[in-house]
Amino acid sequence: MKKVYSDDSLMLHTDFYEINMMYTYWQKGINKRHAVFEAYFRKIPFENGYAIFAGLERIVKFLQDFHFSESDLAYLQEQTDFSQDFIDYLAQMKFECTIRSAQEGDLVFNEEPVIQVEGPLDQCQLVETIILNIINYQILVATKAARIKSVAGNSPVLEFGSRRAQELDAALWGTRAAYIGGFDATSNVRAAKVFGIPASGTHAHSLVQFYQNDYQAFKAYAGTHHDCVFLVDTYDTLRSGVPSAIRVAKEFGDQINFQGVRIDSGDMAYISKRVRQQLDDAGFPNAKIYASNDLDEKTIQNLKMQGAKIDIWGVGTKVITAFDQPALGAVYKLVSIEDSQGQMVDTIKLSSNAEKVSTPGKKQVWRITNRQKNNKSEGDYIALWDENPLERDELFMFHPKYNYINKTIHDFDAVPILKDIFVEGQLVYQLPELDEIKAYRAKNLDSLWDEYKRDLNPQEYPVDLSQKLYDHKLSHIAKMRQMVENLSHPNKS
Ligand SMILES: Nc1ncnc2c1ncn2[C@@H]1O[C@H](COP(=O)(O)OP(=O)(O)OP(=O)(O)O)[C@@H](O)[C@H]1O
Ligand SMILES: O=P(O)(O)OC[C@H]1O[C@H](OP(=O)(O)OP(=O)(O)O)[C@H](O)[C@@H]1O
Ligand SMILES: O=C(O)c1cccnc1
Repeated sequence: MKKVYSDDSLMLHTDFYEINMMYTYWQKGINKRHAVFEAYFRKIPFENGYAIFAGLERIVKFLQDFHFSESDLAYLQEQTDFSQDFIDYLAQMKFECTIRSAQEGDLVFNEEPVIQVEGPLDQCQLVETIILNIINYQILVATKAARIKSVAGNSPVLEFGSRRAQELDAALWGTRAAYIGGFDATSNVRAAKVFGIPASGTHAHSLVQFYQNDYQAFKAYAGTHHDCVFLVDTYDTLRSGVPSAIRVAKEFGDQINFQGVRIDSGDMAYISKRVRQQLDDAGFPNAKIYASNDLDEKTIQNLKMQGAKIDIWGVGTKVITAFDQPALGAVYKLVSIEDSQGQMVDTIKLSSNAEKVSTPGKKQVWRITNRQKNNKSEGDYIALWDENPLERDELFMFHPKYNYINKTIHDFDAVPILKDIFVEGQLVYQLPELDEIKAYRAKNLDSLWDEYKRDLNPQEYPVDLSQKLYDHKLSHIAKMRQMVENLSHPNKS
């Protein structure tokens, strides 16, 4: 039988190739070379105009506990070819990196670093997989949730997705990301417990199926609960579901808080209008109509357009699985490395696909706001680390691909997006409360022009390179092309 080991650490939640590289670095004595990696995604998901950053808390919690466990070391020793000296080296490894990151609830955009990891080459390499694993999912869900909430407007949106999520971690952390993105409550009791998200729950069809009778089922529920939302579509919404809910609400009177009914099938525009009428006619104008059934921003918007009388939306599958775009595609690239002389050398990854060419050098992302235009965002300005746009009187911003699209801004503010989280292994960032993150996300959206916020065909938000960074990138492309040329013609003098 294959030996298995206890799952007591996340340190091996990494791709084997990261450890293979660490071994090479260690054998070659370059493992402590100072490196800078940056994580970014190339395309905003769901064709949205912005993405919502999420995932930092989980990254921080992992890094605070950065050490190889006994079982990690035993596994590597017993199941791999790495030398004992290397495993002893891993055993004493302590986290020494500096991490800079966007904050949860920040609006982030394509092509800009959202996390920067700086420190010993081997440690930077090791954490690649887990960082990407976390942000690639949480950014998607937070962004999808924001899209859904943006069409729901002031109506509450409840997260119902746990049963459909890609396993437990996705249900838990996806719920949190959906809450950051704008959802109001969750049906997942564990997420409610551990994150302090409001818990919310009605009941399922099984309760009604047990009694095989709407009235008996609602009566049983009302006899055991104060707050009551009855699921009315098990047999016939208009003929037995809603009439039974009304009958029970009247019979129980003040003994219960009749909050409303939930519909989960059928033509929800038509049915909700009829249900509203029935509730109003029965004297329950304040009873709310909940709706669920494969909802997302498109169906919600469409239902609203049809005048559906729905007050509260329950959304599961489409948000928790980021249904229409299951992968964000964030990547993690080496942008600068210490050479044998102790000098930092910027690096680039070339590609025949222009969009996949990385941008060399350690960078900061500056959010540029215009004081003359209500402090709304003018765009993001990616600059080399030693540049500070605040030292300038005016800022020239140009599209990195179509340079003729450009503007000069005079009265601007520039706010750095990458904030210090760990400095040389020490946590220097106070993780905000979840509700602070949610409020911060709302405030950030306020500073974005509506043109970038619409859910269909939004304007492209400017993400520009500074002139210096742009020139730096072009010179690196030329340099590496020359290197390729030299290697492909080794005998040419
Ligand atoms: N008036 C409407 N306009 C647009 N979409 C709607 C409307 N009413 C319901 N929908 C959506 O239509 C989709 C499918 O409904 P469908 O008819 O397949 O299922 P159903 O009638 O609910 O049956 P069941 O869930 O029992 O299989 C769901 O995503 C639902 O949210
Ligand atoms: O449709 P989603 O957005 O994914 O929301 C979650 C769904 O989960 C429940 O249905 P399910 O059929 O699992 O259980 P039920 O027997 O209570 O209807 C609920 O009634 C929703 O339809
Ligand atoms: O509380 C609900 O109504 C609920 C919870 C999970 C999934 N569907 C519905």
